[in-house]
Amino acid sequence: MPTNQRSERSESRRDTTQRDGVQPRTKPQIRATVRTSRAKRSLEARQRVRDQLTAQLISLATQRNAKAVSCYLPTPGEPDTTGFIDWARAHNIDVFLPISREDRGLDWARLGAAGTTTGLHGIQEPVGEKHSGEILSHLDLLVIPACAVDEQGMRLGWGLGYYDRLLASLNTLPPVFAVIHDDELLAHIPADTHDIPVSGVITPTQTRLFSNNPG
Ligand SMILES: Nc1nc2c(c(=O)[nH]1)N(C=O)[C@@H](CNc1ccc(C(=O)N[C@@H](CCC(=O)O)C(=O)O)cc1)CN2
Ligand SMILES: Nc1ncnc2c1ncn2[C@@H]1O[C@H](COP(=O)(O)OP(=O)(O)OP(=O)(O)O)[C@@H](O)[C@H]1O
Repeated sequence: MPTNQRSERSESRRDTTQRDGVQPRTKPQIRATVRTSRAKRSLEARQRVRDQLTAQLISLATQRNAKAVSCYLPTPGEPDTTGFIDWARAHNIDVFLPISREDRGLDWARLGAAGTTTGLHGIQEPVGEKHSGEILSHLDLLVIPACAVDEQGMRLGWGLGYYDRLLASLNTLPPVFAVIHDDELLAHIPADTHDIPVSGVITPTQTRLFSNNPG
């Protein structure tokens, strides 16, 4: 085998063993990679992730003595927060969930006896009294979805700007934790000036607080 071929093969083997795989560069490339890897997860793997995340989130909420939190109801590919939401409700912790508006703003309602209904993006949303985003300023902990997070705490979403706008609009920002799978914690995500770093990240195996953020 010519030398150049051998070196190409060893290069590609090294890339696939790196934690981020072949490091994607642009936001759309990262979103495409994560979308594909989420779609490949088996039901068993999703259930394992849910159980691990439940433990991480219970531990975080307990340490912070949280009485009211925001969270999200997952799409089939997203890290599953339903175990935590069930636990929170059983422990009388108020759980506020997002309601998507056409103008890419978010309203919020407390999850209660009225349950949920299918919203704008096919996501389950709470039925009940709607509040503006400002209600989140009064909560103890914000648990938010993400596509990926980097080692500096920069968060990437799905490109619609819902959470970027929300976080920018709050006068007081409680600790914000993004929930992702382990392989979605990347070395670097390109940041725009409107991107606001999160306080921490939760994966099935770790809860990490970023040092640049008091959270
Ligand atoms: N569960 C959940 N609720 C949420 C959000 C979210 O990201 N997840 N949002 C956050 O802004 C807002 C709604 N915005 C949305 C953003 C992206 C997609 C979407 O279709 N995303 C992916 C698929 C996600 C996946 O594979 O895990 C896509 O673009 O294909 C839907 C709604 C409010 N509620
Ligand atoms: N504070 C803001 N005010 C108005 N528009 C914003 C703000 N922040 C972001 N946007 C707009 O939202 C769009 C998506 O931004 P970006 O690609 O950073 O999304 P994202 O991190 O995937 O979003 P999110 O998770 O919030 O949905 C961009 O067009 C951006 O200009």
